[in-house]
Amino acid sequence: MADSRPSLRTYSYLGPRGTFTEAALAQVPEAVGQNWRSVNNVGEALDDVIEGRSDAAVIAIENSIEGGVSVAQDALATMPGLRIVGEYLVPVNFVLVARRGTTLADVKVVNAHPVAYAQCHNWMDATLPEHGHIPATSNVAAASALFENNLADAAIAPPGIVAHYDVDVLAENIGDNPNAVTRFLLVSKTTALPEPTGADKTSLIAELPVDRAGALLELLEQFSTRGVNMSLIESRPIGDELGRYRFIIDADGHIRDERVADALLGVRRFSPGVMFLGSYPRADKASITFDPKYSDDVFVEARDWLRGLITGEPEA
Ligand SMILES: O=C(O)C(=O)C[C@]1(C(=O)O)C=C[C@@H](O)C=C1
Repeated sequence: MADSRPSLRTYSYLGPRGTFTEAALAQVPEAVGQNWRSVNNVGEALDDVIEGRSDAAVIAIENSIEGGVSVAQDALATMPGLRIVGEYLVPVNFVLVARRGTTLADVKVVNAHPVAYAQCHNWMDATLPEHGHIPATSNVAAASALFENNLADAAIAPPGIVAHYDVDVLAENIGDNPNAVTRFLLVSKTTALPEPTGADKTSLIAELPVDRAGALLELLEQFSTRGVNMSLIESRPIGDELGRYRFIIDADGHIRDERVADALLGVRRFSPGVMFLGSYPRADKASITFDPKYSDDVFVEARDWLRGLITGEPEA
């Protein structure tokens, strides 16, 4: 007999179970009860989406202490066909864990995800000034490796690690900032845009025309002259030669907002390479405010006026 149950959707995330990325996925309402696929890195998660093994992936994109997650920014820039459809925030703090019986004095080598390690620099340097570091694929992978080999004496991990592994917690709250937050994106292959909510964000990547004085200013003007606030602009090397950069941009608003659409048209005319990454609801749900002269009806009225001039309608 044919199986009439609806098939589950699959979501890829940086695992294993217990990572902050899994905590971000748990915030995605439509992912609850679906199939969660644990992978080893951001590229694998996005490949899953492109090749159809998953319907969507959750990836870390920015940390409030460490800044942009460059591997995720570069993957989005070089893997066409992906769209950001959601944004989630996870508070992050860390513990130092070890195999049972280990003391702080025994710790010579620490295993940690590079982004987590960078957030614990002050504590590590003050408490274990001579420690060595080996990188892990995730915070939880760092802890699980303690039971697979003896390369490290301790691992930096999320506080919830004790629910998954039989470890001693050598120190708590070792992050440099107790209010650290990591921003995650839900990425899918769909081209259907999430509906505007009034609290949206639009992400894109743009290259500058080569060797032109004021090119970056001209890029910024595409947004400022339409009253669109940019909440993030970050450069990443394109990688083909020294001194060439692409700019990762988050702008307030949805592509269906006239002022945002008009800014994107300006960027498209100006930039030799522009990639639209998506318009999606902001994680903080903060409503976008803007000067009334940039509201949709003002753009529509101006366009109608122009159309009238062209078609020869008498001016009202
Ligand atoms: O999701 C996890 O737990 C990870 O190990 C990844 C990751 C990241 O890539 O930024 C997530 C959150 C923390 O900022 C540190 C590491």
